Amino acid sequence: MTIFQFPQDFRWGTATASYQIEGAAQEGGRGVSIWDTFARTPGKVFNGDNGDVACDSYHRYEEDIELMKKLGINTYRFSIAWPRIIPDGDGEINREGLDFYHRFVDKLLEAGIEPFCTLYHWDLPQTLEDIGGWGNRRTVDAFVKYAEVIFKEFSGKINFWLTFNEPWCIAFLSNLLGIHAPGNKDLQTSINVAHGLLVAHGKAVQSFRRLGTTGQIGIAPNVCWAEPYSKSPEDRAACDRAIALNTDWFLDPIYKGSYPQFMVDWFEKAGATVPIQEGDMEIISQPIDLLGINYYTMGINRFNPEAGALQSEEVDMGLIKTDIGWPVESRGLYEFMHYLQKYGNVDVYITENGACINDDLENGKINDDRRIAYYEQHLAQIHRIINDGINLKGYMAWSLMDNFEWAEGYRMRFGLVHVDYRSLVRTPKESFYWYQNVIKNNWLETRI
Ligand SMILES: N=NNCCOCCOc1ccc(-c2cn(C[C@@H]3NC[C@@H](O)[C@H]3O)nn2)cc1
Repeated sequence: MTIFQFPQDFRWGTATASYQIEGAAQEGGRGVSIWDTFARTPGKVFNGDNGDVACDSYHRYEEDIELMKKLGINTYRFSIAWPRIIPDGDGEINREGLDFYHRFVDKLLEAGIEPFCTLYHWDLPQTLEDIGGWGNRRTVDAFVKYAEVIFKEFSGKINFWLTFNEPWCIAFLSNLLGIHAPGNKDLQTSINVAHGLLVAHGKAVQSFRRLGTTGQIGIAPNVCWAEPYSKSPEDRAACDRAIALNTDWFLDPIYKGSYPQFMVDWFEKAGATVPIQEGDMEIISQPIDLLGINYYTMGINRFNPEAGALQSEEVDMGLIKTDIGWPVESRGLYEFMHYLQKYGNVDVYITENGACINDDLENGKINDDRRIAYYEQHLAQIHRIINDGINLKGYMAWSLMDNFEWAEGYRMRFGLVHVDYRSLVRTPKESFYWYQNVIKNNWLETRI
């Protein structure tokens, strides 16, 4: 057995997102989001599931906060639904929406839990998608207006901010692969979306500073760590492209003020260019205070000219997989965090990490040992990373509770707490109690 002691000020938390847990989709003045539309489009979401009810956290947030208190977390990452704040995306402010989040945040603070707020976790107002979404500068300006409303309302209550969750998913999963909303399948569109959200990020950071908003602000890319299947230069390059599209494509503009040239060249060969306007890169590269990193798995990749826009293919190496099919391999988190050092030893929070394990209730318990094993491996890597002197400041497990897992609907379960979607009864899993113990001790006790 090994004991891994964490720093005294290390933040322990969990994460969720508005569309995935709130429900009340037609309540409180909320407007329609692209996920309401996408989920109602036949064939897009498993079983035709949607976020109309979800976990009903809009009405049950006090119960959820009681669970957080029981778990012992000191930090809770959530997202604000833009369609609750400005229902048509760019018009009147909905006071009822702001009041909901004030009640929620006040309850969190009362419980001694630090709110960690994501401004955009994929629920774009449909009216803005109707005019071209993030590829239209009007959407960029509407986001800044929305962000400024939130900064003014919650400065002093919220001190940890993220502009965007998983920009690769927003741009490429949703507009090149078409797997998430709005479901476009076009390379130029996806590059326009990526650039638009980066400009929106930079402008929001400028507003954050100008308004003197309390706290720190950053962005949360998701990681695609990949190692080459062979020693061939082609396989190495295929991995570089896969990693770069999730990370460098967004963090080079933010930290260096320019896109990674090898990727710009790669896309130009495919006939796609970045729609940079005068001053964009200066706006995008506003200094930020922190990075959120979302890590789930890693791949062994090889070159395949038939394998999509990146010509990079993941090889199934027969590793143990979670129930969503992702290999369990915590090594990629350690390797990636060292890769990230090229941007400097910036403050990093793991804003998502977790396992899709679809165990169900058995005699009133959920014995999700596989999820415990996943967390054990990944927290051991977290300790290695901190031990190497990297500024990893906190960890948020994805997710507090089972919720709407996008195109997979409700069949895929990432929660530490089981949700019965008929009764909405919450039941802490064995992993909840395991994580509770890690938090209480502020150390990890491995079984090996
Ligand atoms: N990478 N290359 N893929 C090539 C082809 O992939 C096909 C499928 O792709 C993906 C990739 C990534 C995801 C994903 C899901 N989550 C979990 C959510 N994170 C934010 C939070 O809301 C969680 O629900 N994180 N990532 C889904 C599908």
